[in-house]
Amino acid sequence: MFALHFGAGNIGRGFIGLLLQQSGYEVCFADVNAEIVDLLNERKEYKVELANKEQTETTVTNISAINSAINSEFVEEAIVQADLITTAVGPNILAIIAPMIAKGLKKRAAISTKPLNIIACENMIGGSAFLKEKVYEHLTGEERNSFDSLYGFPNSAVDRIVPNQSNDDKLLVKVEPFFEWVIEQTAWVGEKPSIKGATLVDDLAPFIERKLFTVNTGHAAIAYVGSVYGFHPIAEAIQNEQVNQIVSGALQESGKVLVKKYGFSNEQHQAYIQKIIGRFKNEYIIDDVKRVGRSPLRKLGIHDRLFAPAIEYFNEFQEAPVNLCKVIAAALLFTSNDDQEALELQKSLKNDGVVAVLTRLTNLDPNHSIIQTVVEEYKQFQNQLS
Ligand SMILES: NC(=O)c1ccc[n+]([C@@H]2O[C@H](COP(=O)([O-])OP(=O)(O)OC[C@H]3O[C@@H](n4cnc5c(N)ncnc54)[C@H](O)[C@@H]3O)[C@@H](O)[C@H]2O)c1
Ligand SMILES: O=P(O)(O)OC[C@@H](O)[C@@H](O)[C@H](O)[C@H](O)CO
Repeated sequence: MFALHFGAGNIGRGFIGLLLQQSGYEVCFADVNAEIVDLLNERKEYKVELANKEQTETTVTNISAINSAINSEFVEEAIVQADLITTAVGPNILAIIAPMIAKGLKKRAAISTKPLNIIACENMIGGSAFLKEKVYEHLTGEERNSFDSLYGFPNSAVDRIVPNQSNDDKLLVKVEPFFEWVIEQTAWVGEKPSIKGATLVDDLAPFIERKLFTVNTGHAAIAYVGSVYGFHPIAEAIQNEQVNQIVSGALQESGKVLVKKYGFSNEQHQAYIQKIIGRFKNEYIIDDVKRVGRSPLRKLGIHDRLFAPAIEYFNEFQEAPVNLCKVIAAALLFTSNDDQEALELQKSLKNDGVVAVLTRLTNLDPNHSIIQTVVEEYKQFQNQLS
């Protein structure tokens, strides 16, 4: 079996590539990072190390890579051959790889009727459906009709903390021991997959929302509030009493929404929260607030980890969730010189002011209690910083 995976970064090598290889796939990575691509082709293997006391090491073998920036025709050929395609490139990159995927699928459809599934393993709701939309923009009406039965785009939820790496071995990835990969089987075409460690479900919504609005809401809360308090490592920030209080409060608020919406038992959800806070405290993971807080405009989107649970909380309980509002306020103060979105956000705040930025992001009325609360908390954080 042959799998093509877009994105040989942290989650690509440290999670998806590893699981696919352990499930019997020969994995080929497509990436624009020439150094990583060359090293993968040179060694044909890389190591994954668990961030725990034992530092258990696994070698992922039988791999190859394509530099998709210069060899798009090789990627198209790999799409023709593939038994599975996965991505972990970041939500903003899906539209960029879509034309290449469309071209590959056209070539494939011309010579084969073998079904194929394409799974976006990104932190977003409906990632594969979004990729499908972007791929379909490059097809004719006739192609769209015939591709519907040939190619599946099952949504998925992926969970494993993989920080940025700074190892001497450029291919080595250190990952947390925990992992979860949930795939929506109703959108699958052809024979169901057997991916070791992955769970197939009919309805992904409870899984992706629980993950995004707990793991990623909590993580973002540590990154943004931790930054305001001057912390860098995530594991240090969460140990701070004030940071911890806001993070825990935000998770109680998003938790109230999730429990109500999906009928999880409160006890079960509290255990889920505690487990996640334990994962954030893992002292063997060196993760930075700049990575976890990256792309603040994406994270401040209305379907993402901060505003989505905050708005749902307001709609359900008719009051603004104070802790989520504090986290959003802290996100507005996030600065990172290497992060285009952080620079853009700071520029908009300077030029247009906080209320205009918030209403643009959410379409909420400037007098909405969420906007008012965020503005109040934003001013308080600003005073604290000055
Ligand atoms: N790291 C984690 O803890 C984690 C966990 C779960 C999900 N995710 C999700 O996985 C995705 C990737 O995150 P990551 O942490 O691995 O990021 P990363 O930056 O380590 O990896 C992204 C990779 O994509 C490559 N890339 C960029 N543009 C490309 C293009 N046009 N074509 C092919 N490759 C391209 C980059 O060179 C890089 O190697 C994101 O959506 C993220 O939210 C990350
Ligand atoms: O990848 P992002 O930018 O959406 O979010 C940053 C982190 O919260 C994220 O990568 C987590 O480490 C991951 O989602 C854990 O499963």
